[in-house]
Amino acid sequence: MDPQINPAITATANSHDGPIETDAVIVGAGPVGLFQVFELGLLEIKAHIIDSLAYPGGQCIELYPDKPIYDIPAVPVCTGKELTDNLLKQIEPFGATFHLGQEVTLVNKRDDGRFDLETSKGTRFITKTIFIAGGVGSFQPRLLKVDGLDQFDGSQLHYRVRNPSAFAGKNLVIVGGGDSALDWTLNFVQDGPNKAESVILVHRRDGFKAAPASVAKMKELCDAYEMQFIVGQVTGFEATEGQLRSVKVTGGDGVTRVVPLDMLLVFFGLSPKLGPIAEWGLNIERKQVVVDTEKFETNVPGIFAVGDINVYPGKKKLILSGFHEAALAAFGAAPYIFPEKRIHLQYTTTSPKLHKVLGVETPVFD
Ligand SMILES: Cc1cc2nc3c(=O)[nH]c(=O)nc-3n(C[C@H](O)[C@H](O)[C@H](O)COP(=O)(O)OP(=O)(O)OC[C@H]3O[C@@H](n4cnc5c(N)ncnc54)[C@H](O)[C@@H]3O)c2cc1C
Repeated sequence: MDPQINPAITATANSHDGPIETDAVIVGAGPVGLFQVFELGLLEIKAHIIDSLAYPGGQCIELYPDKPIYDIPAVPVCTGKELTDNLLKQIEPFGATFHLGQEVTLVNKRDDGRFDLETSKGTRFITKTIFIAGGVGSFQPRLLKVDGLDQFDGSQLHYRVRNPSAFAGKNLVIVGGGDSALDWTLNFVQDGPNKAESVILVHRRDGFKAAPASVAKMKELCDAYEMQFIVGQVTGFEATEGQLRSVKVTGGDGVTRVVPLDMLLVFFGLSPKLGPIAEWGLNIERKQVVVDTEKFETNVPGIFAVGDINVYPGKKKLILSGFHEAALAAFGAAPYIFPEKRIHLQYTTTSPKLHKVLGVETPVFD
């Protein structure tokens, strides 16, 4: 997504002479970081938002731009891209400043209670509050570890699907058992513009992490001989004239089969690397940031963590959970920004000032 053509992205600052002084910095422009802009905006708090990717949307854009999402309230269905576009439209009135293509590397507490924050491109901030919406962290796919196979990375070996039509009419081997593996398997098997010549799904066991409905559909297609599923692991490959011709798949019984292919797609998920966030003095549990369930604040007062990056009892990794957390984190942060002012939960939606920002009439209720 080009920031130049998206009106919601008001500026993309990559470097700055001195530190930018602000009330709020959001680390991560995934769906939850974007909605954090909205919730802060309702409280008249302007935010700077930083992402290591060159575009907003997080997993929704990076991993599944075309996959349907069914569990956003009042939106029966939308794709990852549509959700991102709508969030950008929704936050447009609040004029957040985007700093894309740069990772937040350093966070230090200052003597005056604020934070120094620095990015990989040298952009510096002094901020009263920080909202970590870093999701699963850096987007490094887990690799298929077979000696020599990496020479085909980007040509015949793919860990992401950027252009589905490139796989149409090809013989595909898809490896993995999660949502990405199953979603793409169904996409390439079923009739449509991306239909492949043949699809073989390889997974190390007969149980799947993917949605049960997708697994049931995949088994139905196997029964109809429209695709094949093999239980096993890729243990080797054959190549001639610089082309990957087949993979060797070893089953639980120790038998190795040679499976011919044009393209190999591997979906082992992302390595959950917190990266620099792990170094900021926050309580971390199982590579996630520990927060309370009232304000979603970390052990460092003034630093909040929302969305997939946090952990608390009963946590569900859903976009919806992150939206809820962003709303409460904004209210939790307000006292750091307006120590004199009491913020009421009702304050935001009835404020004529807010209606002015949104460009709507203040409603009159009888
Ligand atoms: C295949 C798939 C299908 C899914 N389907 C659904 C669904 O149907 N419904 C649903 O509710 N959920 C679904 N999810 C889960 C959903 O996508 C996540 O819950 C959601 O993306 C979390 O949003 P987030 O903003 O917390 O994190 P993310 O979307 O992960 O975004 C985090 C952002 O932070 C950035 N970042 C990380 N560290 C730094 C740093 N140090 N500096 C700067 N930037 C940083 C990353 O680049 C990223 O852009 C699905 C997930 C997958 C993988």
